[in-house]
Amino acid sequence: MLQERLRKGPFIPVADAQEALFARLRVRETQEIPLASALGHVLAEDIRAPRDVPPFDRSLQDGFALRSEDVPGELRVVEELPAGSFPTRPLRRGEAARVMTGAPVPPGADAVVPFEIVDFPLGSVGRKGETIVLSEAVPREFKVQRKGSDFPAGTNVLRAGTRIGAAELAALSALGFSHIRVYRKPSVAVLSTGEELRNPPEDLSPAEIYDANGPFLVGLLAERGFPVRYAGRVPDRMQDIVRRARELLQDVDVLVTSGGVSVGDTDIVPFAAEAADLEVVFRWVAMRPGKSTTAAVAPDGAKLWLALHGNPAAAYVAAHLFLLPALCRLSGETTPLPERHLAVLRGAPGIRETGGPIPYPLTQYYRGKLRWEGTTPVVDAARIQLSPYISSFLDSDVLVEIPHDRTVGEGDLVHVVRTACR
Ligand SMILES: Nc1nc2c(c(=O)[nH]1)N[C@H]1C(S)=C(S)[C@@H](COP(=O)(O)OP(=O)(O)OC[C@H]3O[C@@H](n4cnc5c(N)ncnc54)[C@H](O)[C@@H]3O)O[C@H]1N2
Ligand code: MOO
Repeated sequence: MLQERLRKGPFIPVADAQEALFARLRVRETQEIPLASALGHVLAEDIRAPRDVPPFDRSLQDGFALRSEDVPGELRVVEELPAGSFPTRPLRRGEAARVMTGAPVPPGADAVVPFEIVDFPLGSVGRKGETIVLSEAVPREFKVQRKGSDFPAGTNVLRAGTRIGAAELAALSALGFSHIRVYRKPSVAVLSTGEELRNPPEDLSPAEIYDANGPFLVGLLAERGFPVRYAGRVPDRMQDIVRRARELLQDVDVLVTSGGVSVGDTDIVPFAAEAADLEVVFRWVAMRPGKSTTAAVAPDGAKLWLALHGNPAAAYVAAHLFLLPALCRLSGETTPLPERHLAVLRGAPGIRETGGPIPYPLTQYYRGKLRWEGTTPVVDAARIQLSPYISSFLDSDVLVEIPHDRTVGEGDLVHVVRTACR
């Protein structure tokens, strides 16, 4: 029965848990939105260039457009073209046009010479009707940006599944898009479970603590542009948790709770998820901290309840390994898994500090900060690695992944895991 199914273990590897979760999640529907609000969304369509960028041959410098075959020689300036004005006629033999950076190069011209290499006969400053002299040959295409050389019309520019950042906004706007089709971002509610929790400036009675996980999770998601709200706290009572979860899941796509997932007397969240008609995808993950992180989804994959540990560092680790990737997946990213890099470990706390040998084959996740030492990537392990220590957050921007059968120390090469999605 339920108790039996949810009892401890077997532990599934982190990668299997991620895969199982992604397989169950349904990407949000698509919507057409103005480019101005597209930042952070994921493209739901491939983008082809609808036109050439740049749309005309243009000058790369302030100077004179000319026919390379006419120089060295003396040329007559027949037109003046600031950026934004179009030539009235093609250049003929012996003619030049005064052009500013970004201005169209007249038909017939195949090079631009910057002012700095032009000689001006006495009385000439190179205005319309005056002459200029080029004492040297100029190669064809010199300082000319050809029409379509940046984005040729009809070519693929961006793929569906790409998250839109500043670079993508630049390209889409240059291509003339005012609206684009994106996936709707999943909305999230963060709920902290625990009788002992309060929020500042409430007074603490003995044995009470302030909520750290709620603000952390809200911040982690808001930083990455996900619509998230803090839904406050709920006591460790089955009916309260189930009722609150049902209410919140009416409104949002994803519920993230912290606390109540271990094997203590009040650790009832995984049961509450089933009581709220969700299906548990995983319950025990072969990782430490965070081994009883639980994921449950609605049968149609449209709703996710991710139940993280109450211990803040365990919630921190699981948020990076499961919550952010799941949100990236739901919001349409094709490759939501965290990046893995190699780095040299410094300040390794060693396995003893985390409480002795591990009774199960659990992958350990230290927290640390990545930096460069010359050309070598180095990760400084946070000073304290135990699960209840919030101070370790301040020393961390990556996870250090240590396989269960390995003990690491100062100077060892380790894998660091960083969630790329934003
Ligand atoms: N007999 C066992 N005991 C424990 C096990 C185990 O396997 N067998 N697992 C331990 C591990 S590992 C962890 S981690 C904790 C996790 O417990 P829960 O996720 O069920 O979390 P709680 O019991 O609700 O709380 C744990 C701890 O965290 C504090 N907490 C809770 N919420 C917050 C919050 N929002 N902000 C700050 N701190 C919070 C809470 O007061 C507890 O101190 O269980 C071990 N026990
Ligand atoms: O999840 Mo607990 O934090 O493994 O130690």
